[in-house]
Amino acid sequence: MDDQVVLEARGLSKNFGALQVINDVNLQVRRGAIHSIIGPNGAGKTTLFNLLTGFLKASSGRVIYQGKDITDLPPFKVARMGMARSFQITSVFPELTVHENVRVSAQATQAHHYNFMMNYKRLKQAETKADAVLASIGLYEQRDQLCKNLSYGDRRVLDIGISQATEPQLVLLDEPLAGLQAADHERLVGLIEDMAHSMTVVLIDHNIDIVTSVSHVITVLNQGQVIAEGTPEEVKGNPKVQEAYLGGV
Ligand SMILES: Nc1ncnc2c1ncn2[C@@H]1O[C@H](COP(=O)(O)OP(=O)(O)OP(=O)(O)O)[C@@H](O)[C@H]1O
Repeated sequence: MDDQVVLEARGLSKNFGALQVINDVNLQVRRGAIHSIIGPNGAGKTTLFNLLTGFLKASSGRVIYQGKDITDLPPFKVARMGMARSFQITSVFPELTVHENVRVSAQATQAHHYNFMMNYKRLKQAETKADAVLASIGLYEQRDQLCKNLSYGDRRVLDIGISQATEPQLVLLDEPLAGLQAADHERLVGLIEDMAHSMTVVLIDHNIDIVTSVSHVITVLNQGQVIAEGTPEEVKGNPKVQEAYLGGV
């Protein structure tokens, strides 16, 4: 297998009863890319993310990550293999501080040993990691604030920090810009571009201008099928894509 392919879907399908939501999807995500998945509402983007990360069981087909078949693994095992995920809905704990939210995430990837000294050392490592992540995402100043008091834009940035704290090799971001003011877009896009220096990024977003400006590769889903794939220019100029977006189907 091509070791530049970090994540692959092979003939992936999912149906809910009679409704076929993902239909024979083949996808190859290359190491270090920002690879976006776009498509009209209900195209199956989030379902595809759920299949890739073990949150849903495929009806048929396989998911291969770093050369290993992860199709039947539960999400926590997929996460331990270095695949992180953010959700459409912000996933911070509102009653914890900014620092605590990131630290909990950093701790979640550590092995557990019931040894007091070891636990103390690991806690310190997680604290240091959390502070480094907060500095890199520009939230260090808000370190001790309760998350419920953060602005919505800061919460979305923190979501990304939470996924970074696990030191993933691949991160899947589901609509990280959803609900953000235009003023916060630039901040998030900068973060996504920074992330891509050290990991592979798979992105779902509805903001076509932003997706086309940050992505190396775009896959277009419509009614559960891949209808186009290529560079932003290739995809933009594809008549099938224009038709899907203009409601021609
Ligand atoms: N658990 C489920 N049971 C039944 N149908 C589902 C389930 N989850 C999703 N669907 C259906 O699958 C289709 C695809 O949904 P999905 O959320 O994956 O699309 P999407 O492309 O992410 O949409 P959006 O852009 O609106 O977020 C929709 O018709 C949805 O109603």
